[in-house]
Amino acid sequence: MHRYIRGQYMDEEIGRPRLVVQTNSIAETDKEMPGIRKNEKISYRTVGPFFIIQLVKPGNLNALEGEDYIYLGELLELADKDPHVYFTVLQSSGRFFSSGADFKGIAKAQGDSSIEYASETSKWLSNFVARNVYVTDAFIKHSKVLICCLNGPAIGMSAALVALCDIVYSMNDKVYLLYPFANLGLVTEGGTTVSLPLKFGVNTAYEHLMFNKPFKYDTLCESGFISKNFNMPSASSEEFNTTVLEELGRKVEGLYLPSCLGMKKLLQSNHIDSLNKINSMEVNESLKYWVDGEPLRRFSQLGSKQRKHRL
Ligand SMILES: CCC/C=C/C(=O)SCCNC(=O)CCNC(=O)[C@H](O)C(C)(C)COP(=O)([O-])OP(=O)([O-])OC[C@H]1O[C@@H](n2cnc3c(N)ncnc32)[C@H](O)[C@@H]1OP(=O)([O-])[O-]
Repeated sequence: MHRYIRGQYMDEEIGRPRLVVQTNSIAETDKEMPGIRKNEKISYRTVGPFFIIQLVKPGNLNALEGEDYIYLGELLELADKDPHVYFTVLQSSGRFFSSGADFKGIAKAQGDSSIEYASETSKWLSNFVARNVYVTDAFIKHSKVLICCLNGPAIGMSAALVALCDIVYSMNDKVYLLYPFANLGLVTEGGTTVSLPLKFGVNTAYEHLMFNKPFKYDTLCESGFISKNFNMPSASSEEFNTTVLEELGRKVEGLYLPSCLGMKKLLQSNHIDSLNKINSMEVNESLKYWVDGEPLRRFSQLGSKQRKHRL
């Protein structure tokens, strides 16, 4: 059990502070977590009650392959199991939070002749359905408070995961979320069939999904999707991440942190059933599109810059 007393996180199990936390800077431990592999695109660490997951591949705008999404799910499980963790914080790097599914990874899954699948259905069950359903489920059922630090835009599956977070902070007013399913021959995924109408209203969700229109900063603010804009237009993403973490450190001072988890559980109970149901419906609906091949054709056009999203 973790309690914040006189500027220190007291670990009640060991009867002394586990980390020293000062008001303006947070001491860090790079805790070695057993049983989890490393991933060059995603790092993680714990800082006091915060489990921090960071996307660290700004070169391709933090696009993620299927295995990376699985890794995100595994990290969430790790945070879930750690009794010292109360908040799971998602951070990124560079100018985008994440540009979504990596089109090179999708081409790889299609072209991989080392695995023989019994059918196209079997191939996409493995390369799409199982992965998507797993990571979405990990976000839906996560027991710690999920905080997303949006340093820039998020697209596709990554933007779907952002919409499953409990608190979203933005670095500036240039952030947007794009769910380009109609442009890619896909349907809603990652729980967006429920999360977007819930957070933006049904008709606004329709307008943006049907016409492949980004949710820009104004809409994100008006709807209350963004809890706070840190308004750091000329800062780096690292400066933004540090500032958010310092502010979070101050915000949790004096709180009885198990109350936060109790409230998360109650708030989560409002929508968890519909999210669980839609997670399965979404991937089953999407499967026919993958088997038919339209998403592949369109992802390949995206990769060769023959297709663009309207932003
Ligand atoms: C899980 C299955 C279901 C999937 C659901 C989804 O997530 S659907 C959503 C799927 N996602 C999308 O539909 C988004 C696709 N991306 C875009 O539409 C545009 O890149 C942009 C609007 C994000 C930024 O435009 P901009 O003019 O500001 O920048 P730029 O274009 O010059 O990019 C800079 C570099 O990053 C690279 N790179 C970027 N994204 C990806 C990617 N996803 N993959 C790989 N690489 C990517 C890009 O190739 C370039 O590398 P290069 O050539 O320098 O070696």
